[in-house]
Amino acid sequence: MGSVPRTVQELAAKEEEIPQNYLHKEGDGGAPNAPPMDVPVVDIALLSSSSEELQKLCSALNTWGCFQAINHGMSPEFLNRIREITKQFFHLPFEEKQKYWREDNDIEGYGNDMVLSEQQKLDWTDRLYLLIYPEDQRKLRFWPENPRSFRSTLHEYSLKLKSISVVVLKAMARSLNLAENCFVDQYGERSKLYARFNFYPKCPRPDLVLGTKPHADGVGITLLLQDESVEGLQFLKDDKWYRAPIIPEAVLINVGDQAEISSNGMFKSPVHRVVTNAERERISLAVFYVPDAEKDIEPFEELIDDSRPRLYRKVKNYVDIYFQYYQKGRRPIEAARLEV
Ligand SMILES: O=C(O)CCC(=O)C(=O)O
Ligand SMILES: [Fe+2]
Repeated sequence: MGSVPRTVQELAAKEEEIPQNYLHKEGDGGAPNAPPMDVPVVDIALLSSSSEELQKLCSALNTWGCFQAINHGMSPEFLNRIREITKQFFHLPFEEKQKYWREDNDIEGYGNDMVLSEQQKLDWTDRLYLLIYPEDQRKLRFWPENPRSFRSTLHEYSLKLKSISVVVLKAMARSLNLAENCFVDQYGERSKLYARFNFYPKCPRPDLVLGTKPHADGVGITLLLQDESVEGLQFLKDDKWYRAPIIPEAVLINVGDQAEISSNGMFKSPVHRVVTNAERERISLAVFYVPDAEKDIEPFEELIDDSRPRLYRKVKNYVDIYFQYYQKGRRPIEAARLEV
């Protein structure tokens, strides 16, 4: 008997039958031909001077819950270097990647989908998950040294994304006529940034298997670098799935549950998923801005009035709530929703 594959990549290479726990019900798998979403493109460099651009940002986050950010100060060549180190890492032999294997009771490291409940369907993806800020909390033992430029390139990307997150969070505040620091202050100086490298091997049954099952991000905001040519990400709007188009030089930014809570529902944390592909593998890199777990997250007072009642209670350590609800197969943000 051969050994049991530990990663989806090994499973895919075996070309055997797909284990039951990856198979969704007929109709719940991917619909690769979903119509494209008309997701707005926002010029980050204009957010401080153009009220039109700010308005575009606000309406994008109020409808789709996401936008494509361009003019963010990172060159297309640099973004391609990020994609390249991602591909190089996942294409190393398993023994090499195993050095960074996620330990029990840790969320960081390299591994397959985390099993949080027995009835859970597994995602057709392998991941490398790393905390990148605060810098003094980095666990370098999980940071690949192969390819050689991995650590320095990720560090450079971290610096850029940290400042882009702050620019976006401030613009989000101004677009709601709030003091520009209200999101960053509520989320705290010890907010965290996590990087999640996703690798989706080719899958022989895209009709039944999902790369990432439907979820909303339990974070403040997410900054996603998509594969430069393979689509797969889809967003749910009014109960219909739409595919996210690729703009190679853009970073796709979406609202997470905690920004939906602090904006009292003005910004939507969108449900999204990733479909699989029989012909081509895909990579992506999601960076999550996660509020300090010690901070109270609640709707800003200025966004509550008679016409717009408070929609969410105060939450703390939302990521824990997130995992408890996720196990029950419910949307975690329901835990914070008030009856109105
Ligand atoms: O791979 C993608 O495009 C999206 C991944 C995602 O939704 C996530 O990591 O939370
Ligand atoms: Fe996500």
